[in-house]
Amino acid sequence: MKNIVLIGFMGSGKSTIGNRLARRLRYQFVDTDYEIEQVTDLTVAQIFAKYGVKRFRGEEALLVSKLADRKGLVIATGGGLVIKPENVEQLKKNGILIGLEASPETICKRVRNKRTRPLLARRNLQETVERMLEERKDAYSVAEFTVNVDRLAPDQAVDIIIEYLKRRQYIL
Ligand SMILES: Nc1ncnc2c1ncn2[C@@H]1O[C@H](COP(=O)(O)OP(=O)(O)OP(=O)(O)O)[C@@H](O)[C@H]1O
Ligand SMILES: O=C(O)C1=C[C@@H](O)[C@@H](O)[C@H](O)C1
Ligand SMILES: [Mg+2]
Repeated sequence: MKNIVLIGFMGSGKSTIGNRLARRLRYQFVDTDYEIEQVTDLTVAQIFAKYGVKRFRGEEALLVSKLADRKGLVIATGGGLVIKPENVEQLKKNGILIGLEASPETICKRVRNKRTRPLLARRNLQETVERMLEERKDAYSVAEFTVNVDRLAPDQAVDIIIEYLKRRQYIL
């Protein structure tokens, strides 16, 4: 029972799809942003505002080191977690990395009414998203299988991921 680790940009659907995937597989669901909020008793936005991005990345790395040895989890990662190669290395030990990919237009639509993502709290959302996607292209390319979710409902994305996991015999 390897962990299924969802990676991708903010708004690509990691939390939504991860939650549903975990239910379908009867795996435990872990959302790294949510876990960090529980452990620190602060919201992600508060951590950024009070302590800065470095501290948040530190919390992510600490959590990854705890999750890496576990099994049978669906892990929805924070959008920037795979920027650190050490995190990727650790998650790969017991995990299958699945990428969720979406166009800047889709991402902008899906993050627009959320004020919880400090890195997107800039004036020109589309420009910021495009720049960050370009900067992170290599970080997201570590996924062994990537689903483009532009035209998929969450459950359709779940079906495609399950089909892949079965085909590779990661699940029965
Ligand atoms: N396939 C989809 N079709 C339509 N809406 C979607 C789809 N997937 C997610 N959404 C919606 O888009 C928004 C962002 O999704 P979600 O929070 O799951 O993304 P995320 O990748 O976890 O983002 P973050 O990295 O910021 O945590 C949510 O409002 C969700 O309901
Ligand atoms: O892409 C990112 O760097 C982030 C994504 C979110 O999931 C949060 O982890 C946080 O807002 C940072
Ligand atoms: Mg999320």
